[in-house]
Amino acid sequence: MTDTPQRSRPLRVLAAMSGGVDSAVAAARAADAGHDVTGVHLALSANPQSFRTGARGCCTIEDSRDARRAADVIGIPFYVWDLAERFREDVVEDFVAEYEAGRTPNPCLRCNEKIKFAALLDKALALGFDAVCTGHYAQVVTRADGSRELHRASDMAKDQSYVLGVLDERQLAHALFPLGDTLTTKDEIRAEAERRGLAVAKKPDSHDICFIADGDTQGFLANRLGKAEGDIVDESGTVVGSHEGAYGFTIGQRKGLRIGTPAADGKPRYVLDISPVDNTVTVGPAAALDVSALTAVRPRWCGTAPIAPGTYTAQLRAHGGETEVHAALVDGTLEVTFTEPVRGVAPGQAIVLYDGTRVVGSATIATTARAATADV
Ligand SMILES: Nc1ncnc2c1ncn2[C@@H]1O[C@H](COP(=O)(O)OP(=O)(O)OP(=O)(O)O)[C@@H](O)[C@H]1O
Repeated sequence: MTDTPQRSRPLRVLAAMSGGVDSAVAAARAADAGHDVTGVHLALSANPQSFRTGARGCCTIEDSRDARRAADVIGIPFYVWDLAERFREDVVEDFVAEYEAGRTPNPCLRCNEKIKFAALLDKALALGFDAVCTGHYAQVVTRADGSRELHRASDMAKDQSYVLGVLDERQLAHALFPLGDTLTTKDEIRAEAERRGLAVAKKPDSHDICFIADGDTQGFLANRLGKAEGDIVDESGTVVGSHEGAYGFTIGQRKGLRIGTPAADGKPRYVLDISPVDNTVTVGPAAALDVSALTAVRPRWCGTAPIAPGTYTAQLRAHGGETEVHAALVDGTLEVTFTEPVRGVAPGQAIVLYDGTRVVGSATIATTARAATADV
C-alpha cells in the first residue's frame, strides 16, 4: 500500500509518546521521513502514582520520563500535556457507567475517539500542527480524489485498526501511523529502538486497561460502584448462586461464578445475560451464547457514510478474528446478521466493519439476538 502525495511533503507532526517502544520508534520514523516532529506525553491520571507503575506502559511519572528521554535521543522538542480531566470524564466515567448499565465497553476505542484524535488533535491543530502521530499499527491511505481510508496494518498479527475504527475522515486526514506498513516482528521493532539508542527498547508491552493499575477490573468496579449482592439464575429463573455486583460480569464469562447448584447436565455454565435493573446475572450452557444477529448504535464511518447495505467482514473485539456479516443502516441503527452464529457477543462492545482490509466504520452493540441452536 503506497503512501500518499500529501503525506510525502514535510508536515508539522505532534508525536504522541506513551513512554513505550512503539510510539518512540514511530516518532523517530516520522522525524526520519523529514517531518518537523514534536513529542508529547499525555498525563492522563490526576494521580499518576495510582496508574500502573513501572514498565507496563501508561501514564506513570516514569513513563513520561521515558518518553522525554526518547524525545531527547531522537532530537525533538518534548512536552507533557495534562489531559487527565478530559480522560476521566470521557473515558473512565464512561467505562464505569457502561459496566453499571450491564454493558462491556472498550475504553481504548473511546480514548482514540475522544482523547487522542479529538482533545489532543484539536489542540495540536490549534497550535499549527498538521498531524498527530501514534505507534498504532494501522494504515491511512489517500485515494486519488483526496479521500482518506483506514486499512489494517500490513502485519495482521499486530493490526490495531479495530481500536481506530471510531475515527472519521477528518480525524484520519490528520493521523500518521509510521508503524502500520511494518512487516517486522516486535523483536525487530525493539532491535530498531536499540539501534537508535532508545532506552525503551527493552520495556515490556502494555496490557489491558491503562487506568486500572493492578489489572483487576472487578476490584476497580467494586471500588467505584460498591457491593450490590444479587442472584445468579439459570435460564428458567431458578436461583443457582449469588454475586456481589452484576456489573462485575461479562457475557460469555465462565470463571469466577459462585454457583452453588450444579447444572443438571453437569456441563459448565456461562454468563448469558446481565440485568442491572434487577441486579441479576443469568447463566446457561455454551450453546446459548450463540448470537445470530445484533443491532448497534452510534455508528461512526471511516469514509463515505452511510454505508450501503451488503456483505462485510466484522471484528467484535480487539484481538478477535473476522466473521462474515450482512449489515445495513436502518434509521440510524446498524442492523447486522451473522452468516454463521458467533459466540459471546456483549452489548457495549464495538463492532468494526471491514471491506477487505479497509475499515468501513464501527458502532456500539446495543442488542443481540440469540441463535436457536441445539446444545453442544
Ligand atoms: N500517555 C500517552 N501519551 C502520549 N501518547 C500515548 C499515551 N498512551 C498511548 N499513547 C499513544 O497511543 C498509541 C497506542 O497506545 P497503546 O496503549 O496501544 O500503546 P502500545 O501499542 O503499547 O504502544 P507503546 O509501545 O508506544 O506504548 C501509542 O503508540 C502512543 O502513540
